[in-house]
Amino acid sequence: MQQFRTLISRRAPRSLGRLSGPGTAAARVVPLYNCVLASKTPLYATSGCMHSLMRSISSEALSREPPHEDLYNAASLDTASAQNEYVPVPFKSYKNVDPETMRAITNVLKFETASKVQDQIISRMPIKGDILVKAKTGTGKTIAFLISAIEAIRREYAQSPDRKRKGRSIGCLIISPTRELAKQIAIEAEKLVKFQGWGVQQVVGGESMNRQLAGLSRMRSDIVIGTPGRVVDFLQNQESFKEQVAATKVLILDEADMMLDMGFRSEVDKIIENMPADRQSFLVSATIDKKVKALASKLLSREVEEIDCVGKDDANTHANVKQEYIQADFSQHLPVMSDLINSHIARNKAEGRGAKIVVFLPTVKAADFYGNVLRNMLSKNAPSEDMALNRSRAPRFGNRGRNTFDDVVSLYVLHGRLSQITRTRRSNIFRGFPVNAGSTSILVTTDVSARGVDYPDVSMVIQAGIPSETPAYIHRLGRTGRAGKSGEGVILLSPMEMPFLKEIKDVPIIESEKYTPEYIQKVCNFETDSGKHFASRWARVLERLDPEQAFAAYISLVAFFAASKDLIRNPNNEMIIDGVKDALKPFDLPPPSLPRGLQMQLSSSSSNRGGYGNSGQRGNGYNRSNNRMRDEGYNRSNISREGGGSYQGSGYGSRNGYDRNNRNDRENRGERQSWMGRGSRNDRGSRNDRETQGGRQSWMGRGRNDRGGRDGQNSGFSRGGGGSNWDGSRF
Ligand SMILES: Nc1ncnc2c1ncn2[C@@H]1O[C@H](COP(=O)(O)OP(=O)(O)OP(=O)(O)O)[C@@H](O)[C@H]1O
Repeated sequence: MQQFRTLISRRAPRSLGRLSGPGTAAARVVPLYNCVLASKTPLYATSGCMHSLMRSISSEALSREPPHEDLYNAASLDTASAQNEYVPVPFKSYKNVDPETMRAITNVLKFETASKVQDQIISRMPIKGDILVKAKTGTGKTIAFLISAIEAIRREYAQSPDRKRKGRSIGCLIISPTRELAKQIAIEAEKLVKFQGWGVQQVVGGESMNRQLAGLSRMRSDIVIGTPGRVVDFLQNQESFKEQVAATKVLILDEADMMLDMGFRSEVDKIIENMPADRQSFLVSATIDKKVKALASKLLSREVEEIDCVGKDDANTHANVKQEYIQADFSQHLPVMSDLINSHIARNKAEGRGAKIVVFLPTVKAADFYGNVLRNMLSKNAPSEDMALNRSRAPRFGNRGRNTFDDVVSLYVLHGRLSQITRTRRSNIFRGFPVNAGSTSILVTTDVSARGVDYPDVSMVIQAGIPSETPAYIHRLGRTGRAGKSGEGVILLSPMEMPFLKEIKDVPIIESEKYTPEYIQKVCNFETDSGKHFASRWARVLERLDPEQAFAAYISLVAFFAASKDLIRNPNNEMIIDGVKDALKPFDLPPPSLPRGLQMQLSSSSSNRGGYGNSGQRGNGYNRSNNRMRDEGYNRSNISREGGGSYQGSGYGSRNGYDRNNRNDRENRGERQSWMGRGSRNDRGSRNDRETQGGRQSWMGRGRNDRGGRDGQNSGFSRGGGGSNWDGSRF
């Protein structure tokens, strides 16, 4: 890897404020490509942000302003890969950025130095061809592509001044996969064009079409940010918009791979068809996979330049974000999550900081359900969502000094099935939530929040289960450790999901030392330090439990795994059902009947029997006794379960083994209250287990869940409506 050299003094950072701000002394450094900063210690990892890194740069060095080439040889470097993203190039040193844009960068955004991706793009301006940009999460890609787009639009306007007129044309069209991201880009764009006097319009789903159309026809539309569905809707139904797009010369597809994963391929194709051939196109993401390259070959028809700021030998995640995985059964996910959150709050509090946590769930229904349960577990008075939202506007957060269970915990659920008003409101509140000691804010969400969304100061990301696609692991994790800050990332994997570790073998993830099977068992039995608090709150959770919501979450998980087999080495359908079946065990609820549509989906793909379906998986997986993933895979033989039961000898495919363990668990636990159920009620669960054991029929036939209707399709979770109502939505 080519290394460039910087002049850096080791002065202690004075401020822990923004990434860069007024008065910052920045070195004159012009590194290109894979630049590495000089520092024995990872400066921003300890100080907490890039701003402090900037402040550590000698003002003497700045005043000398040596030419770029000299800087390459000016000092010796250490490899501190995490710092690579924050190459301190003062914005003012770029002569190819328009003065009005520069004014916005320094006065409105108050950025002084460019990140690596920004440096890469600005250094190439004016960019004439198409580009494919890959850079790590949270490193300022949005500003990078906006600056370049603004320059392209300016050149365009210089040639045809008429194009600037209101309602006439669109300077640049930016497509984003989600509404939250579109809005965020719009906010950044408005700041950047403040002194140009330009207009930024949104063509985003879930909001008034008339207002958006009025904006497009009556105001300037120099930058238009849209989501694929609404843009295509306008293209098909609004002739004036179609004409505007037909003359738009700059197209940016942000998070292109997510757009494809969300099924927007045909929308993207339609948008491209409606744009002129001589447009300039940008494809931007932190991960560029084969699908995106295929799209790129169609989209980027002209001269294409690939800007890869990650580098072949570098992990795609940040070194300043610690990554761990925990193996836990579905039945243990909630206790483990609560314990993880509680420990994180306590740790941050000891350091005088609050906690801001994002919890990812695989489906919308699971996010709703887990969000409710976690709210009851973690909030002292478990306010409703709206009470929590109102309270979060109050000036004071938290009760400093008390134990974490007395802290204010505000928890919001966010996914694509909420109304746009609610989505925007919750997302704005979470974004603005201050990270004061004693205050905790938690966002329980789906992969709708995995990409691009910038929530400042997120201190921890918990992934409760695998994501909807492999790259989403990196994007989810990327909600923390942004802009040079540090963070923590934990993924909970059920045994069935463990093969996912092979999908992410290039990231530096280790097995958690703390959450051993024994410790997890203690957590589940309320035997940890915080156990007594959990015990009393767990009673509240059970009291307030909405079984319909629980069943819907369960069914959505089955549907999710049925659709995501390829990420976990293709378990067969029985394995999926078996793998998820314990999810409702802590609530004393048996697995519900699966809706007919889902059953049909499962049976139609039942020929797909991967290696996981066979017993005798040991030796093919990951060895938990080792703290590292091993290529050979996963050895379950040394996992002990509660009551001395063990998976040993049962092979993953064996229902018998599983149920035997369940019975043992029950006997050993007796009436003791724990996450895993309570005495007699538990027996109901066991009956269900037996039914399940007896054959697939029990999943489809009458169970406790048929009370909602005759039709197994709707039973258990669709009270009123007919037709197929199962919902495995991932976003
Ligand atoms: N040069 C800069 N100086 C200071 N802060 C910056 C700079 N560039 C971007 N930021 C800030 O860093 C944060 C992350 O930026 P941004 O959201 O553009 O990252 P990204 O690379 O697009 O991330 P993702 O891959 O998650 O989409 C934002 O809060 C942004 O305002």
